[in-house]
Amino acid sequence: MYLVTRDQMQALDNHTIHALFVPGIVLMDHAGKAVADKVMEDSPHRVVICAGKGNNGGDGWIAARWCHQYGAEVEVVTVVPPEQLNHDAATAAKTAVAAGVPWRVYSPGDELPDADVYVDALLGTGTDRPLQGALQSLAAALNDSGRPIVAVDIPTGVNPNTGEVTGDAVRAYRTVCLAAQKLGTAISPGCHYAGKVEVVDIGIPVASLVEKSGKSHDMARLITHSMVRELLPKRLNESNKGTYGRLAVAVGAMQGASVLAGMGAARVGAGLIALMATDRLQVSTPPEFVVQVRPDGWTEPAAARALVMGPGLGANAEAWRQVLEQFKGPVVLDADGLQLIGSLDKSRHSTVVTPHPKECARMLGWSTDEVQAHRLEAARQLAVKTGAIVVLKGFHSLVVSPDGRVHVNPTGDSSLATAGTGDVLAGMVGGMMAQSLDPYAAACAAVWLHGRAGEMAGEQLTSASTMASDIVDFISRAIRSIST
Ligand SMILES: NC(=O)C1=CN([C@@H]2O[C@H](COP(=O)(O)OP(=O)(O)OC[C@H]3O[C@@H](n4cnc5c(N)ncnc54)[C@H](OP(=O)(O)O)[C@@H]3O)[C@@H](O)[C@H]2O)[C@@H](O)CC1
Ligand SMILES: [K+]
Repeated sequence: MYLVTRDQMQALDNHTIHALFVPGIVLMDHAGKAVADKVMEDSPHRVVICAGKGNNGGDGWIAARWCHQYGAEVEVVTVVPPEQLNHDAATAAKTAVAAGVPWRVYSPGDELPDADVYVDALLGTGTDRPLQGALQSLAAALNDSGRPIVAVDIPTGVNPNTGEVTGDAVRAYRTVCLAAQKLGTAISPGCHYAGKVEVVDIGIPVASLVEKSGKSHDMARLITHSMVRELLPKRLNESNKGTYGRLAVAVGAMQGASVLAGMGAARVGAGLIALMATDRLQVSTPPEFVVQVRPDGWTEPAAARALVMGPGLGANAEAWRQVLEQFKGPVVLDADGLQLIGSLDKSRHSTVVTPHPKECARMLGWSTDEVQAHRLEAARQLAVKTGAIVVLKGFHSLVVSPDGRVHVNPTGDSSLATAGTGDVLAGMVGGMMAQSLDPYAAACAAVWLHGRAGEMAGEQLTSASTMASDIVDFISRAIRSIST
């Protein structure tokens, strides 16, 4: 599913209006009605719609007219009087006023009239600077109201292109996105302000326009279960363990982490897991794993289609540099393995790195807070700097390639916030690559399944009790959930 930026949405709007001859006010009427339909689902008695000066405000005025028509008690709180609005927004307000919708102009510090639900139609994709004055005051009043807020297109104050929030922003429990989901509602922190996101059809044929434009590769996307179903390697009756590939996992000081990575790989279908160890393993290992111990250390890689290096490696990561340099297949680098990134030949290796925000910060020379405030920019910069596909972990993980592709993963919750889950993920990516999946696709499929397995484990065990080994156990259920 496409996630669109401001410019991309404006191009789609313009094409629909000027080349497909659908008037802007018609699109706005569809938008406002769709918002009203969503708002009325909870049967509110009184609805207050906060409207800005642009087309997002226009959507709000239309929604007000429809809520009024549906029998709700409605009032519009506007930052500019209707006579100062332009174009379609002016028409929208005129229809609402003519229908009998009461309105008032808001000044900073005014009290917000009471409501069962508020609608945030202050700013949409036109947002280009932090909130000030009346908008800032209204956003604060909405957040302080304690009542549910439905945002139109994007919560006011959230950057539509990046999800960044500089200063104040409206905290909605639900966001009705018009025609397509805005990228900023999918990426943290914006996704926390958006709440539940629903996309409504307002008559802009987004998918076909994007495909016809030949620019679909430029568009960011949400990873969906149907995408993952398509990507999952097919299991053939006529096959053997070699068909699904051998994955090598480097075993360091914390052996359990490497075993978790191997189990993640096995559960996504890798044919054989080979653990490259330097000591006898002190942790229990599935009997299916091949454990090769070389007490003098590894100087060359084990025979394998893909390699995972990092989980549990510990301080002695340097000892593995030579192995990495000699390995010719795709590699996953995680945790302490990330410091070996400089050994990879960008022209020879397909690499996926899976840093958490702190590791990403260290690699970029940023603070962790900076990474979390600018997640998309951080992931993009790291991808360019390393030449690797970056999986930036955290709520709504990002998958970003050096050539600019972006996927956002919607699965996963607090069940994953426990030791070892990152090791499982690194193994799952490696397990997919061992099955010859393209590394970018492997990263997308693995993060989605990992998040889904976490959610399912949390549902059954509670998120507090879920451990990384439970995530491993629930991978099969996550796979089954998309294959039926
Ligand atoms: N036909 C269409 O295209 C359709 C569009 N649709 C709807 O239109 C929305 C986009 O509308 P839009 O482009 O008018 O922008 P919008 O977000 O309303 O902002 C308005 C103006 O506010 C200003 N401003 C910006 N930041 C500010 C700030 N921090 N604080 C104060 N002011 C600020 C800035 O103007 P400036 O002050 O810079 O002159 C900006 O131009 C879209 O999200 C969707 O809801 C749908 O109806 C479908 C059909
Ligand atoms: K809005």
